[in-house]
Amino acid sequence: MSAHVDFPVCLRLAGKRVLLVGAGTIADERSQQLVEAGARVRVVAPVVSPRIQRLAEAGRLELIERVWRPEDTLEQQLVFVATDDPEVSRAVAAEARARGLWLNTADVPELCDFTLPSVGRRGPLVVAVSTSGLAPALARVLRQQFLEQVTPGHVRLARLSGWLRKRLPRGAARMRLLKHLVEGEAGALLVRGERRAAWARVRAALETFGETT
Ligand SMILES: C[C@@]1(CC(=O)O)C2=NC(=C\c3[nH]c(c(CCC(=O)O)c3CC(=O)O)Cc3[nH]c(c(CC(=O)O)c3CCC(=O)O)/C=C3\N/C(=C\2)[C@@H](CCC(=O)O)[C@]3(C)CC(=O)O)/[C@H]1CCC(=O)O
Ligand SMILES: NC(=O)c1ccc[n+]([C@@H]2O[C@H](COP(=O)([O-])OP(=O)(O)OC[C@H]3O[C@@H](n4cnc5c(N)ncnc54)[C@H](O)[C@@H]3O)[C@@H](O)[C@H]2O)c1
Repeated sequence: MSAHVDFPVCLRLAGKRVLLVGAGTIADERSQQLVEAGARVRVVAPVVSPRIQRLAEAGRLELIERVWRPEDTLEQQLVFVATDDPEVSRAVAAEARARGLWLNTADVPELCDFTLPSVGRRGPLVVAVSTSGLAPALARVLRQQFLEQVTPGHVRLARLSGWLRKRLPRGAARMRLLKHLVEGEAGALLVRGERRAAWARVRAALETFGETT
């Protein structure tokens, strides 16, 4: 796996049909993350964790309580496998591949079309660490360390940037302003929590923006 050069992406899964094979410890966490991402999740497994059972009862995912069958893969767009049997991973992977679907499996890295990084969130800010499959435990430790660097001020800065991006017309002037906001004094003040002073600079920059567009 270390020989692979991975290509990280952030998937938008809202409304996407996602198959999850297995409903034990690992699948439990996955199911919650997928539901939160807005995916239309189908779980197939004979033994089901209490959380997945609850999500199914609340109508937040579809639960099929039996072993996986090839037809479960029909009309799915993305596949996760988290069972305690690598043979199941191989069978699901073969079916997924035949259908051109992307697959992640928790137990056989060489079958993965994509792997999962360790993820931490502060509002809209996401820290994700991959070790190219070498050291998942290290990914978790580094993710925790990186997340500690992300302050409420960074979240404010990201939200302000998002707000400005919606309101200002695209183009070189907007790019300059947003880079200046994040890299310059206004950003530093906002990160330190000095909101008034930060706003004064943002307002000044906005006045100049009007002149330069
Ligand atoms: C990051 C994280 C994301 C997540 O799962 O959400 C994740 N594993 C996490 C934790 C973790 N996993 C394992 C341990 C015990 C220590 C150890 O064994 O090393 C710990 C540590 C712990 O639990 O603290 C065991 C393990 N993991 C894999 C195998 C199979 C194998 O290697 O053969 C085995 C052996 C199973 C066995 O022996 O039975 C495989 C994969 N695990 C990956 C991701 C992908 C590569 C990610 C990367 O490139 O870094 C990949 C390739 C496939 C995939 O799952 O996508 C999540 C941290 C979540 C968090 O941040 O809290
Ligand atoms: N990727 C990771 O981060 C990571 C971490 C730890 C362990 N693992 C590996 O992940 C795998 C899953 O671990 P777990 O703790 O969730 O296991 P678990 O025993 O808690 O759950 C296994 C699940 O698979 C289901 N299952 C078994 N055969 C099935 C079939 N034919 N069709 C559908 N479902 C089936 C069971 O009903 C159960 O719901 C293990 O192989 C483990 O070694 C991966």
